[in-house]
Amino acid sequence: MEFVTAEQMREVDRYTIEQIGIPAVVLMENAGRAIAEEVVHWILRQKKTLSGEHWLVLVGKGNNGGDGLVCARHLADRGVLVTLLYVTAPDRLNGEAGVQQRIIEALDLPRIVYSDEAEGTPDWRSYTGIVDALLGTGTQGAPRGVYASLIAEANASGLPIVAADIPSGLDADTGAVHDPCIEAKVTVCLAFMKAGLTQYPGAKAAGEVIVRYIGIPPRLPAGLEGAGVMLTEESLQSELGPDLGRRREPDGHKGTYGHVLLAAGSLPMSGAGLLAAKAALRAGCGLATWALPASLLPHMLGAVPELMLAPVADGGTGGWGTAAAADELLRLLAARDVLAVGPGLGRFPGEAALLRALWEGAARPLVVDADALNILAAADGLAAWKRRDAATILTPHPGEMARLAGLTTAEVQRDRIGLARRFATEHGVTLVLKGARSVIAALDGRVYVNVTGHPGMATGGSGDVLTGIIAAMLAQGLNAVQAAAFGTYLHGLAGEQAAAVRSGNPASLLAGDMIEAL
Ligand SMILES: NC(=O)C1=CN([C@@H]2O[C@H](COP(=O)(O)OP(=O)(O)OC[C@H]3O[C@@H](n4cnc5c(N)ncnc54)[C@H](O)[C@@H]3O)[C@@H](O)[C@H]2O)[C@@H](O)CC1
Ligand SMILES: [K+]
Repeated sequence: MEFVTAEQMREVDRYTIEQIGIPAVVLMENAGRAIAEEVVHWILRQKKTLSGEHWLVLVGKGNNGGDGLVCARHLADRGVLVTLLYVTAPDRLNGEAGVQQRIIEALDLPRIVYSDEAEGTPDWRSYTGIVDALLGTGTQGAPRGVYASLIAEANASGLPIVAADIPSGLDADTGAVHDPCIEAKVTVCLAFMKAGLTQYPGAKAAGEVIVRYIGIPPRLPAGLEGAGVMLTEESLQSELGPDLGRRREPDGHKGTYGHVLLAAGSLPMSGAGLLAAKAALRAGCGLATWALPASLLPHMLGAVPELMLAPVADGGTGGWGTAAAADELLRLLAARDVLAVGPGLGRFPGEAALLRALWEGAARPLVVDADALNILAAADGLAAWKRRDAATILTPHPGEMARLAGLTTAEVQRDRIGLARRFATEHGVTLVLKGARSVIAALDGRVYVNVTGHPGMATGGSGDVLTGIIAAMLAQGLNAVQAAAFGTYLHGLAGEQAAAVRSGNPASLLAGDMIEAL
C-alpha cells in the first residue's frame, strides 16, 4: 500500500478534480460519508446499538471541517444525536466546506461556536464521542489559538475520538506530533495512507487507521511519485519482485542457497555472533561461517552444530585488534557470497582500518551493523568513504543512525522517512532504519515501511537476528532492497509469532525465540 505526503495528496486531489473531472464537493461527500460509516462501525463494535449516542463534531475552517459537516449529516441521518462545534462563525466557511455548511443548515442541528464565553464552551460530559475534523493535510505547523485549546480539551474529556483523515496536530509527512495533538481511537484516512500515519508517535496518536476509498483512483497518477510503500505480503510481491516467495528447488543443494560469512562477536559479546549466525541458517542460507576471535573458539564448539567456525588470530585478547584480521576475512570471503560485519564486534585499536579494508576490499554484498556502524561513524562518517560497487546494507537503530548522520536521536526520530531517504541516496547504500515501523530506503530513493513486529522484540540480540536474516536473503540471491525489505518483514513476523507463543507475557521474549519462530 502506497503512502503520500500532504503535498502529494494535494496533487492527487488536483488531478482527480481537474483532469478526471470529479467535482471536489463529490469527493468531500464521499469522505464525510466514509467517516460517518466508520463512526457507526466503531460504536456498534462497542455496544451493538446507536441509541443513546450523542457525538460532538469539531469543525475546522478548511476542507477537513467540510468533511466533518458531511459526516455529521450522515450520522444524524442514521439516528445518532449530533452537535456541531465550530472554530469560527459557520458563515465564514467557504469553498466546498461552505457548500456543505449551506446544506447542513437545513437539518437545524444543535451548534456551538467556540469562544471563551459560557455559551461557546461545550459541556464535554454531554457527549459519548467526538469526531475530529479540525485540521487535515492543510495544517501548517503546531495548532494555534482555538485549535490548540480545543484539541487539549477533547483529549482531556476522555471521550473516544474518530479523526478525519489525520489526527489534528499531526505532521502528515513525518509522523511527528505537535503539542497538542488529537489522540484518536480511530483515524479514517482518506484516499491514500499518509506518511505521517506510518511512523511513531503519529501512528500511536492515530489509533486504528482505516484507509477509505472516496472516488480518487487508488493508483497514483502517472508521473507522480508517492512517499513510500507499506510492506505487506502483497506489496512485497508486487513492488519488489515475484522471486521473493521462491520455494526451494527440488534439485537444489546447499551451494544453491549461498554461503554467509559473519565477522562478529568478542569476549563479552560472543552471543551476538551466535545469534546472527543461527538466524542466517534459519533464514535459509545454505551455509554459514562465523569468523570469530580465536580465543572464543573452544567455548563455541558445538554451540550450533550446523555452523562453521573460522578462528581469526586475536593475540589472546578475545577481540579484533590484530593487523592480519582484515586479510584473513577477505581470504575467507573469496569462497563465500555475503559478508555481515558488526554484531558484538566491540571497539578496538585499528578498528577503522579493519572496517575500511572490508568496505573497499569486499567485492561481495556487505551488511554493516552494530559496532561496525559506530566505527563507520567515528571514522569521519560515510562521506569520506568511497562508494562500493557491490550491495551495501546498513542497519542502524536510531542511536546508531544519529551517530552516522551527526544528529541527535530525537532529530533522527522526528523525520525517519525523510532522513533515511536522504541518507541512502546521498551515500549510495541501502538503509534499514530500525525501531518500531522500520524504514527501508533504497539508493534510488524508494522507501518502504515495515509494519510487522511486536513490542516484545525490544530486547538484546534482536538486531543481531535481523543482520543474520538479511545476510541470508542476500546469500539466496535477493538484491539489496529486496533482502533488506523482506528480511525486516520476516524478522517482525518472527517476533509476532514468538510473542504469540509467550502470550502470557511478551516481555519474556528472547532474541533466540525469534530465530526458532522463523
Ligand atoms: N478536494 C480535496 O482537496 C479534498 C480534501 N479533503 C479534506 O480536506 C483536508 C485538507 O483541507 P485543507 O487543505 O482545506 O486544509 P485543512 O482543513 O487541513 O486546514 C486548513 C485550515 O486550517 C488553518 N490552519 C492550518 N494550519 C493551522 C494551524 N497550525 N493552527 C490553526 N489553524 C491552522 C488554515 O488557515 C485553514 O483554515 C484533507 O485533510 C481532507 O480531510 C476531503 O474533503 C476530500 C477532498
Ligand atoms: K482531523
